[in-house]
Amino acid sequence: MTHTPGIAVTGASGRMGQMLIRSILDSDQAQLVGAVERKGHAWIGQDVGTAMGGKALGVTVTDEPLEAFATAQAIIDFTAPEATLEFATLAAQARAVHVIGTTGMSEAQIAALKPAARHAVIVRAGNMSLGVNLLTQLTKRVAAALDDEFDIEIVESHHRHKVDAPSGTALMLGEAAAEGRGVRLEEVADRGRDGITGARQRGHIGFAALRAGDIVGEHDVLFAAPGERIVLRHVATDRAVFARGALRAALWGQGKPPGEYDMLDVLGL
Ligand SMILES: NC(=O)C1=CN([C@@H]2O[C@H](COP(=O)(O)OP(=O)(O)OC[C@H]3O[C@@H](n4cnc5c(N)ncnc54)[C@H](OP(=O)(O)O)[C@@H]3O)[C@@H](O)[C@H]2O)C=CC1
Ligand SMILES: O=C(O)C1=N[C@H](C(=O)O)C[C@H](O)C1
Repeated sequence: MTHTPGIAVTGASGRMGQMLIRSILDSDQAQLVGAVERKGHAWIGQDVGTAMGGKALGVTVTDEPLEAFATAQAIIDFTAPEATLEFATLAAQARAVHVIGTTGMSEAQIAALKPAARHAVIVRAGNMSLGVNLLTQLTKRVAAALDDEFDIEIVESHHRHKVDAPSGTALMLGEAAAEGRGVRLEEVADRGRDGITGARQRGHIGFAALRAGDIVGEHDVLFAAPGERIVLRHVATDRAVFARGALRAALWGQGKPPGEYDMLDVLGL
């Protein structure tokens, strides 16, 4: 008999929460065992399937995360930084794999995940799609091949509801470019230009963010020198690519030693 891991989804009513639940229901390798929302949310106490406008799934939305995590082998969490820190402690208590898609975490918040990672597997990535993770590797290679005569700029576009900038993906791409160049991103990042900024500094990596309409997620890595330009581009047209990656991470993490991992580990890139 094969064991099908049980998965709890936090932020169940969110754009990604609902997409994750659909992906789990479509999969024969995992089952939905929990759905979490914050206290006071209109979905608390309802069956998550009916709350989503479909048939009942036998999973009641709860505001008690530990209750939902107790029967889960993995937690998939696309919420907000403070919530993710709380869920990391509880997922570790439940010894469940914690897949973190939440972006906008500060360095201090990322460091605060360490105690939880001593007891359980954490897989965290600013983008869970295969395409973007491959793009990070391409970015690193191109950055390593070109000198700083080529200016590197990362341009990202997202829907009007997104609350953090630069996007988690843009930061992953920036880290990859910096690594390829052999520099530290924090020393060369230009994260916002406005007013009389002065000329562009050689060797810097620039970020620009657009927020408009219902754009799912688009990222360009631009390498520009006098006379020529290379543009590496990823366009997500369906949030299902992130959900599929997160589910793959939840399954991959089963039986792995406690620690912090990313999607490059999961995908073997
Ligand atoms: N890594 C990746 O591949 C991807 C990452 N993301 C990231 O995922 C996150 C969520 O994105 P998205 O789904 O679009 O955002 P939404 O705002 O649609 O969803 C977030 C959900 O989390 C809930 N939430 C927030 N705080 C808590 C809490 N304390 N307890 C329980 N639930 C909570 C929100 O509830 P409420 O509405 O009540 O606030 C909401 O339902 C963002 O950080 C985004 O950048 C998105 C796509 C891909
Ligand atoms: O908020 C989003 O929507 C997305 N967030 C992630 C990010 O910050 O890069 C991934 C994806 O681009 C969609």
